[in-house]
Amino acid sequence: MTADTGTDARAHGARLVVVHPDAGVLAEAVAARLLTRILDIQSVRTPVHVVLTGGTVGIRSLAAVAAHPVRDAVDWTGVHFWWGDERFLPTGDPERNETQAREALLDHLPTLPPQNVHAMPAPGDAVGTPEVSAALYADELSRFTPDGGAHLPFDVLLLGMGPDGHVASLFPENAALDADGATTGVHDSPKPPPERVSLTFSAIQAAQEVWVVAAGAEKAPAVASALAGDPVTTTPAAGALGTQRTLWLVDLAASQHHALRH
Ligand SMILES: O=C(O)[C@H](O)[C@@H](O)[C@H](O)[C@H](O)COP(=O)(O)O
Repeated sequence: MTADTGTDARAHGARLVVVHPDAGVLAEAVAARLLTRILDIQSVRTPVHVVLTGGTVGIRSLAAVAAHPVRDAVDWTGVHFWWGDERFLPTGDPERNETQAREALLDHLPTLPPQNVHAMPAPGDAVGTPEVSAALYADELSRFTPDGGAHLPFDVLLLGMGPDGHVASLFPENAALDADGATTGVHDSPKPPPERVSLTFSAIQAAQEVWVVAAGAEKAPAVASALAGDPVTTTPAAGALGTQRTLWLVDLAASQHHALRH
C-alpha cells in the first residue's frame, strides 16, 4: 500500500456511518452489535476473531458487553481476542489496553479459555523493545492465518480514533504509517506513552469488518476528514477499511463538523 491514499489493490467493502444520540447509547449499541455479529457467525462457523481497542468508548463498549443479557448466549470458547494496538508498558499496568479490556470484559467471561486472549507482549527480559513485541505478535497472528493468506481475516476489528485522526497506534506523520508486515513497533507517539505496538494498515485492512467508534465534538473534524478520504499520512483513520464492510459508529457530536470543506 502507499501511505498517501490509505488504499491498495485489495477490495474494500461498503462504508456506512451510523449516528447514535450520545456516547452512552453508542457504547450500548456497539456492545449489542458485537454480540449479534458474534452470534450470527457462530450459527455457521467457528472460531470468531475479534480485535479490541483501547480508548474511552472502546472500553465502555466492552463493559456494556459484560453487562448485556445475551452475553451468555455466546460460546466464548470459540472467540479469540486480539488487539489493534498496545502501549509498551508492563503486564498489569493500568494504562495497558489489555489491562483495561480484562477488567471491563474478559475477566467476566469464565468460559473464555486463557489461550484465546492474544495480548501484545509486554516489556520484559525477552522483550526489550516494541519491535520485539511486534515480531512476536506477528508470529502469533501467523499461527491463525489461513494457509496462503498474508493476514488473518479478522471477523470484527474495533478501532477508537483520537482527535488527531489516529487509529490503533498509527499516528499522523509517524514512521509506523509506512511499516510493512502485520505489526510494527511505534516510537515518538504524541499521545503517551511514546512507545507502542500496533497492527499495520495492511493487517487492519485484511479484517472483514472494521468498526471505527468515536464520540465527542473534539472528534468531529477527524471524522469528517477520514470520511472525505484525506491522506492517511495526516488522517490515519482514512485507512480504516474492511474487506466486507466498514462501519463508522459515532455519536451526534462526533458527526457534526461545521467547518467549510472545499
Ligand atoms: O492506545 C491508545 O491510546 C488507544 O488505543 C487509542 O488509539 C484510542 O482508541 C483513541 O485515542 C481514542 O481514545 P478515546 O476514546 O479515549 O478518545
